[in-house]
Amino acid sequence: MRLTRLTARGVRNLAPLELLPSPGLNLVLGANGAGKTSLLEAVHLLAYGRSFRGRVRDGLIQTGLGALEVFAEWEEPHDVRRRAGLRHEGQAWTGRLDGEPVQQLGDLCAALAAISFEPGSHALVTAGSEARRRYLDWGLFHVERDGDQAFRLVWRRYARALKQRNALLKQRARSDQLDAWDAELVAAAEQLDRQRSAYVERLQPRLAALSIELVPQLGAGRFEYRPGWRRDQIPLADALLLARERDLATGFTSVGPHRADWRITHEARPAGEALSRGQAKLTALACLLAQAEDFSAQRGHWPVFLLDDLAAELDQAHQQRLLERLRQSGAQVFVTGTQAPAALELETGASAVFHVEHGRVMPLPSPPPP
Ligand SMILES: Nc1ncnc2c1ncn2[C@@H]1O[C@H](COP(=O)(O)OP(=O)(O)OP(=O)(O)O)[C@@H](O)[C@H]1O
Repeated sequence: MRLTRLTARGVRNLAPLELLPSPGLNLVLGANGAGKTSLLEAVHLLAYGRSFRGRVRDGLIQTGLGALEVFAEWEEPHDVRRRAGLRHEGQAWTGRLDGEPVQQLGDLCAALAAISFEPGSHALVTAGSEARRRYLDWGLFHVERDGDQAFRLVWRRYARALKQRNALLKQRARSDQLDAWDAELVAAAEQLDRQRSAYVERLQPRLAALSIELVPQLGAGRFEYRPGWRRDQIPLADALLLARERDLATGFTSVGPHRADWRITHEARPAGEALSRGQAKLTALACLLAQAEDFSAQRGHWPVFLLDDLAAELDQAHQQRLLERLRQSGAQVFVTGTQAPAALELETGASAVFHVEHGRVMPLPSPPPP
């Protein structure tokens, strides 16, 4: 998947922009505060419906403007050309995919596959569980083939049942009403959980190999998946019944796939020993690359990679290894930095360079081939 055109207006400090990226490595350079990360955020927004720097209402829309708009065109194998646009105004968003309005933001996000590695990425393995659930669901949303929307449908069915159950809990509804929604919740939950479990198992060998390569001192990494209830001891229907009194008191469903989580264990890391920040970063990178490899195995092409401030995130050897791997994969990559990462001099170099200054993004003449 390769972006061929990106336009954005109203994103942080960026002046209205039109970018024609290269299919290979795009280097985005500029001083601190110039707007480099904002450029990646614009792509990320289209691919995830959210920013990697918090909620849209926390400052993604340019001060003084009421709305932002991002539009992208991209190519997929077999000459498939697609386009998507997103507009955020106040609390509301509208989206278009291939010229048609979309009803669900998720449909838009499932179309464009981008993976971001940025200064906050270590949170995937160190912070709260929401990001880890989103990670699993990203994989499942994106490997659905056209015409097979099973995961999206199951996910929506579960989300709807959960919302209904929580509303009933808050009203302290009758048991028979809760019973009906428990049954609906369980039916969707079991499918959701089965798909997440299978996805994690499919990623295991890739994660093991990537973690040995990226953080050899820790040994092979392994996902330990937690479904959101003690599934090995009790069916979800019983867990919901057991939790009902507590849930009625809090007005919130305390067990189920919306509480799912995973963590990474490493062969050579004693249980309970925390990861350093650098190790957490590399472990998160191993997870993201495992996901990208799986995407490519299922879909036949790589997601777009957004690498924010790469030189500050990884040492030179890791930068070089990552860039070389992505180059070999044929992935389209965007790398930001105040200057070109040192690793690039040893590597094949960028295929396009953009300079960002006070929110203006300008292409620079292509560097000579190495
Ligand atoms: N809502 C907004 N409206 C206008 N400007 C904003 C808004 N939010 C942030 N900015 C400004 O946008 C600029 C761009 O920030 P961004 O993080 O994209 O820069 P950067 O080039 O990645 O910088 P660094 O190298 O320091 O990471 C900052 O100067 C910031 O103050």
